[in-house]
Amino acid sequence: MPSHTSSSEELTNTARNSCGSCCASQSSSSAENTSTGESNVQRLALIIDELCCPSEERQLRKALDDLPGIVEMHFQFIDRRLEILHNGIDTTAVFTRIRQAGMSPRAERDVKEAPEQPAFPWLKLIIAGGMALAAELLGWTGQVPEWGLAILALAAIALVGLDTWRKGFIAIRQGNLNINALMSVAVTGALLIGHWAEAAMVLVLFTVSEHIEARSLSRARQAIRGLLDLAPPRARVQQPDGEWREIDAELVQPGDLLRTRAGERLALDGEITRGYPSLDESAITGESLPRDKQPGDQVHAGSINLTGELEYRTTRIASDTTLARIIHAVEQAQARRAPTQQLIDRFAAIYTPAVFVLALLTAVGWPLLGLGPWLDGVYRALVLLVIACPCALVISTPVTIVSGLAAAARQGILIKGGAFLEQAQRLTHVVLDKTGTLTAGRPEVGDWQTLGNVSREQCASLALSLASSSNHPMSMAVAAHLEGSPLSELEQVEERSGRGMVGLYQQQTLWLGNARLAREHGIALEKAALDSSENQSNLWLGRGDELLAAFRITDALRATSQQAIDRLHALGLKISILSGDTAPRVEAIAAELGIDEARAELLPEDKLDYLDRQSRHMTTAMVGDGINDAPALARADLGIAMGVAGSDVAIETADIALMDDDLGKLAQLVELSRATRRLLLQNIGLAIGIKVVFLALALTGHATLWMAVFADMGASLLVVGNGLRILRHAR
Ligand SMILES: Nc1ncnc2c1ncn2[C@@H]1O[C@H](COP(=O)(O)OP(=O)(O)OP(=O)(O)O)[C@@H](O)[C@H]1O
Ligand SMILES: [Zn+2]
Repeated sequence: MPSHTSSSEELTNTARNSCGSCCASQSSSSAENTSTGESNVQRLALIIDELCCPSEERQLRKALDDLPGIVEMHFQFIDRRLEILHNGIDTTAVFTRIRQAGMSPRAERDVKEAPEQPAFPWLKLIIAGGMALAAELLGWTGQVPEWGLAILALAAIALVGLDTWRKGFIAIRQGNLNINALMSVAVTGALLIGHWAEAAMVLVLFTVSEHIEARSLSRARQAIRGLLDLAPPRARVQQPDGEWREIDAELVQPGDLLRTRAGERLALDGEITRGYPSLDESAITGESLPRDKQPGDQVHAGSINLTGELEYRTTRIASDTTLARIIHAVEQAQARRAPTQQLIDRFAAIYTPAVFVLALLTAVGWPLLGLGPWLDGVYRALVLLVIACPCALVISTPVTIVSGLAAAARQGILIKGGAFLEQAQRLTHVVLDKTGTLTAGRPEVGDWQTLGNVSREQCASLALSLASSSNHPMSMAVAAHLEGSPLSELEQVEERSGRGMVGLYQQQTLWLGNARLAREHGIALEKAALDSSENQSNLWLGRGDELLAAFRITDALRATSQQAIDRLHALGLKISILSGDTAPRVEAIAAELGIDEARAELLPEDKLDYLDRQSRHMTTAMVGDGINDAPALARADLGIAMGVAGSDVAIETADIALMDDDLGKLAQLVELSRATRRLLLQNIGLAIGIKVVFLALALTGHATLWMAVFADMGASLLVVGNGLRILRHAR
């Protein structure tokens, strides 16, 4: 096995093993899993090759439901993976029950070590296929007695079909109409009415196409695994004796010093201690232009060091890197079904029994209604049975959506569930936060002046004392500018959200904030010397109702904002800007960028009200940095955080996270979501279309059994291949 594969698997393992606690808390927050406690939930991951449709899911749920200790079960059809969250179960019992249901479970651990799929018995299939074909041809010549044909066909079936047959009858016994069940009934029926050759042919074709389908699915799987190959499994770490040695990335502790040569990928997240490298961070951000870094800068696992040697100090363990979180989130996303998928699953649950009943009616009704001999009716019924399998339809949706999620992740867009990918396509309105979203979010004090009769030195000291107890970017800008001034003794310093800072100084109220805060202290700023103008924001320092100083604060627009807005407009979206800042500044930005609507001087709760009103008649996305505006992101139909690489909170709270702060990714997201939508509809159309055609052909007696098998599997392959096309959207 090539080393990069094993590395990726190690990474998956660590990502999975280490996330026990975070998954438990994550699932407990989602509506469907309210019962999950935070306490020691364990996970058992199984690979079950037969797991392909919701019908198997139902079968397994029935088989396992009453086992004590199970908290919940997640089914991932593409991975053929069943994940059981539990607080202590009898693993042997799980295996036995799954086997009794006719399926073959393997622990995920074991699968990782063994090759993905057992070697395929091509030789057997070719021989069986030859015998089936021979039976068919000899049947035409009419030279061979019936029993000769029967022997050929039965031998072929014995060679390749017994497994399907066995599984089929186990499923039927449990009242489960899965594809094996349908095929087994169809083949048995064909044998009973003497269609020997066809019965054999159906089983041979079915086995071949099952195999091809499995291969296409494993391509979809690979697309996601491909993400994992991005962090090397080993890292060069400085030992206590000063030596450098390569060790497993998993063993590296935060605080260790790592060295990476030119051309190598970084194994962990950390902070540069030596070197001025140029890094390709595309694994994280999807942005392939190299970034220049310097000591003190953050670096991420998966980035490629393009120049010179680089040393960095790790800040996280391997399973906790941004890359590991991305991968984990994509895996989790698969388990949450998109609405379309749920709809299809529900449809499939009705479709199969309905066609089954139609087949029964045809078999019985045909001769009764005098439409033809009864054998004719039975044959048509058997063809219907084959058509009753909804596999193509059922598999097409998850393949398309997972491909979409993987394509997005490769572009640095982390989508936390298929539902959000679908939602993005419905967007009509994008609401942007100003600070940190449209602007760079690093405000600076341009200049400042005193307005009252308090000395400049004292004003500086008072402003610094207020500003330094806040994390708000505006306050931090003031604090940075005034650094070095002596601090004054303040009491009861507190932050007023959407306004600024307030404290007590020598029994008088001292405040530093925006015009709203000034107004609340009885100051009409119209008359003030320093008016807020278009290109800057102002912060005011006051004592009681006396204005002491004004700070002019600038926060440059991001270079990428204009282009991003234009692209969003080209996609037909309405764009609004929400801000707590003053109207002139916000309106100037809106005018400059061509934004449709500007809302200024909003308090945090005003922003929430605004979003509530919007989502009544539009599908609204709120875009912010994910830290200061987490409540707004949660309130919008779609909460999008940007620039989140390295910020766990933001990755966790948003529905969609953009790894870097390029707003252009918004347009990319909407385009990808629309493309996914188109493919989904195409696939559903294809799958249903083929079924309808064959339903008609079967009823009118134009379809043979093996044609139906061909069509069924052809449809599956077509939709899987079609779904995978979305991956081309990623580089
Ligand atoms: N701690 C603070 N220190 C100084 N000024 C503050 C503080 N908190 C709020 N303000 C003032 O209130 C305004 C609105 O603040 P708020 O935090 O609601 O919005 P924001 O996130 O800074 O800006 P935007 O809404 O444009 O993204 C700021 O522009 C600033 O003038
Ligand atoms: Zn199926």
